[in-house]
Amino acid sequence: MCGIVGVFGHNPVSQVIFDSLSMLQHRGQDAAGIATCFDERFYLEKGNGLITEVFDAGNMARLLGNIGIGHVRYPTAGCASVAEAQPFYVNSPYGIVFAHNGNLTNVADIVQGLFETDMRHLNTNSDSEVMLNVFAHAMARRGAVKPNEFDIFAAVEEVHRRCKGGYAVVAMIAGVGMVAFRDLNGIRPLVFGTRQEGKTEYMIASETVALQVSGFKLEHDLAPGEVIFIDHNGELFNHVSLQAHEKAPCLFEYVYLARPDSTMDGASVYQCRINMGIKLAEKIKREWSHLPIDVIIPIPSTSRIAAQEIATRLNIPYRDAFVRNRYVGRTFIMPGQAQRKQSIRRKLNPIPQAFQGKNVMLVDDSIVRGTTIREIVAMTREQGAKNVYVCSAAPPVRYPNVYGIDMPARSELVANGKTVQQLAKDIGADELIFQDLQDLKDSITEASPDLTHFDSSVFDGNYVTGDVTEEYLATLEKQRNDAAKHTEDVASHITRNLSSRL
Ligand SMILES: O=P(O)(O)OC[C@H]1O[C@H](OP(=O)(O)OP(=O)(O)O)[C@H](O)[C@@H]1O
Ligand SMILES: NC(=O)CC[C@H](N)C(=O)O
Ligand SMILES: [Mg+2]
Repeated sequence: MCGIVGVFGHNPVSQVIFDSLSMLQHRGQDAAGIATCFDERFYLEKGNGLITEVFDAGNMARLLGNIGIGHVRYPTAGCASVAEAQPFYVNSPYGIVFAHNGNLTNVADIVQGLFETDMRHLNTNSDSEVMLNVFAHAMARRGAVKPNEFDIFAAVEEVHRRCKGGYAVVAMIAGVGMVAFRDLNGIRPLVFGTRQEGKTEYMIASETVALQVSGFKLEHDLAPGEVIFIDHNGELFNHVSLQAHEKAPCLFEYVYLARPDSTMDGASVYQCRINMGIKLAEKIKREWSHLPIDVIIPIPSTSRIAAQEIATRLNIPYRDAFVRNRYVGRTFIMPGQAQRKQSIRRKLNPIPQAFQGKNVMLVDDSIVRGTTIREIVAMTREQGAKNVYVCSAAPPVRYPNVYGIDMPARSELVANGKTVQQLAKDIGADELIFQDLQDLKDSITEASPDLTHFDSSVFDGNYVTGDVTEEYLATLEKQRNDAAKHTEDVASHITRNLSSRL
């Protein structure tokens, strides 16, 4: 769940892209990059860190041009080396820069063909670099000196044929224009907006908040398999792939990933989270009527909206009793378990009075590795709570994600193989309750009635692309469990040094 943005403007765009990336920072904290195009030359700045660490007045001034793309990264493939920061660049054909949110599930099958048949070079283990090369090869095969919309659409059709998984992409082709497309199931989000600055300017981004900050108006969410092409004159073309399936966006975007002030595929994320609160409150009334709950306390930040609604529905006081340190980022998307665990106490600090002698109900949006909830339950007890009840606005996460959220190892998911009672014991709670999956889906459908299909794989193991095998999941778990990632990151120091010379 990286954040991506592309802007086709009529004035310099680097600041607009930076502003949009600042609204998408919650989607990736590890690396950031911007590429612009001026006079058929690309200008690229990228590095590890938050956008405020990567960009300064000096390098922003070097990003010339009225068209550009940007990326904030949360790795789901390869390693955390700066060599895998995006946008990626290839110089042939034309010169293409590429930014990707998502994850491919058939990289191993594609790579061999890329080397042996397409004779393309890969310099990293990033799946995004693989997809860029598939796109570049497809463009080269068209053989057009000045490609038009039909060449672009045909090349993206080939990407859709070869690349399986979840993806949203923005790319720029030097002297040709900007291209954006979404995977065939619409798993990862992508929106398209316009603004009038004398002439029409265009933005494509992961979330509507990125449009809003610079005054762009949402035109539409890209459909599954849709490609948008804006040529160098600013003429707009679009096409929906004949291979496209019914839209099935990732449920976890609504639970945690997206900002609440975004609208995704017609559903206000804020309204979805309120609906989750309403439905969970109903379940609590049905199943926990005997519990003497004194106070409802959210685990900041994402759970707040659902928690407030639960408190209102149950008529129990709501207290913001964990103070969030605003200088610590999201912990779930931090790269290693040690770092995630360490950050929780720095990030969330309790106000003792709110807990002493109380029967406390804690609310989180989701429980994934259990890092947060374990620590928070322990802190709640340390503050002298009488009983600790825990509720989660999402069902238990029991299956790995393969479409762009870094939860690749089943063994690292705290709910894996446990009943709710076992899990309650494991996290130290007196009672534990989860949202039902159907209620979660209904929470989104009620906010946008056309949305009835979802990728719910992390909750039920049904992978919407239909091609995810047990064998693939076993290989993924071996390659990307926390220990394996750590080893790869250490090894990548070599790449890091090399990349600073490239
Ligand atoms: O079970 P875990 O593996 O700990 O993951 C789940 C937790 O991680 C997320 O919080 P995070 O701190 O990332 O972001 P937030 O501030 O948006 O809630 C999420 O909101 C849960 O609190
Ligand atoms: N979270 C994402 O969207 C990651 C994009 C890509 N797979 C990477 O690892 O860079
Ligand atoms: Mg949280």
